[in-house]
Amino acid sequence: MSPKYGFSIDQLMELAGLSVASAIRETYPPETHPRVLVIAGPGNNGGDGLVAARHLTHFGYDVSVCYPKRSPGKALYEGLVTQCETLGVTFVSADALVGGGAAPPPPLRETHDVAVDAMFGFSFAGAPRAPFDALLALLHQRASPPPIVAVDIPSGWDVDDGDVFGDGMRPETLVSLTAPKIGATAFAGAHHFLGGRFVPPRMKEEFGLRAPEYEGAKQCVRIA
Ligand SMILES: NC(=O)C1=CN([C@@H]2O[C@H](COP(=O)(O)OP(=O)(O)OC[C@H]3O[C@@H](n4cnc5c(N)ncnc54)[C@H](O)[C@@H]3O)[C@@H](O)[C@H]2O)[C@@H](O)CC1
Ligand SMILES: [K+]
Repeated sequence: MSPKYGFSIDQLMELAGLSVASAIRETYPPETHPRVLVIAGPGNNGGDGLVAARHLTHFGYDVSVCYPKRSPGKALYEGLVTQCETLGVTFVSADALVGGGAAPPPPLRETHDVAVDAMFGFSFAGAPRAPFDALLALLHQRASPPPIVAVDIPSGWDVDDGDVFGDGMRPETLVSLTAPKIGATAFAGAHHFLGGRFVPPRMKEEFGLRAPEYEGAKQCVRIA
């Protein structure tokens, strides 16, 4: 976010992904929700999802990742993929989820207990392009998906104007990173957490952030 405060993107992404995994552990324990699907987009929101996938595996979940638009040559992302592969995380294609073959895949809620939406964050713009249009449809409420945990902002929502199409997905949980985005005021799901615990007091003052205090060693704090 700000080199001025000395943080690298790798560090912030690690804290972001850890806070998403922590919020999932708090809300959907592995005893009741063992199978987690992470859908990762091409940018840093997707990177947060890859980090969360690694931590969730350490927390005892059976994690699958759909990461259809990779960034070849970007060491940060290649490293995150290798880390997940080494841990035994399963990578699935978009076709396997949305049905690119002869037989349609089973409904997502039959194969996964939680879906993590890490497709797009605050840099999303315009109509979603393939294959994310089909993946977003898979998470749409009319498809009766499993509980959705959105990273930073529900994908397809405008960072300021929220669900401008009025027909987007309806995540049950949102993990806002650093500070809730203006568009997130339209979020009406059951669980809203703040994550990405790194903000020094001086930065809070500079940006006028009025974030709630984290308790003890927790990596996320419930805000609704
Ligand atoms: N403090 C911060 O700023 C931090 C931000 N992080 C994450 O970074 C996110 C922002 O990351 P980025 O700026 O990389 O952007 P995003 O991850 O929001 O998305 C950008 C990517 O999506 C693609 N894209 C945009 N609109 C599209 C469309 N309509 N259809 C298909 N593809 C589209 C772009 O080509 C680009 O590859 C935040 O929301 C947050 O999740 C964290 O990783 C770490 C800390
Ligand atoms: K998202």
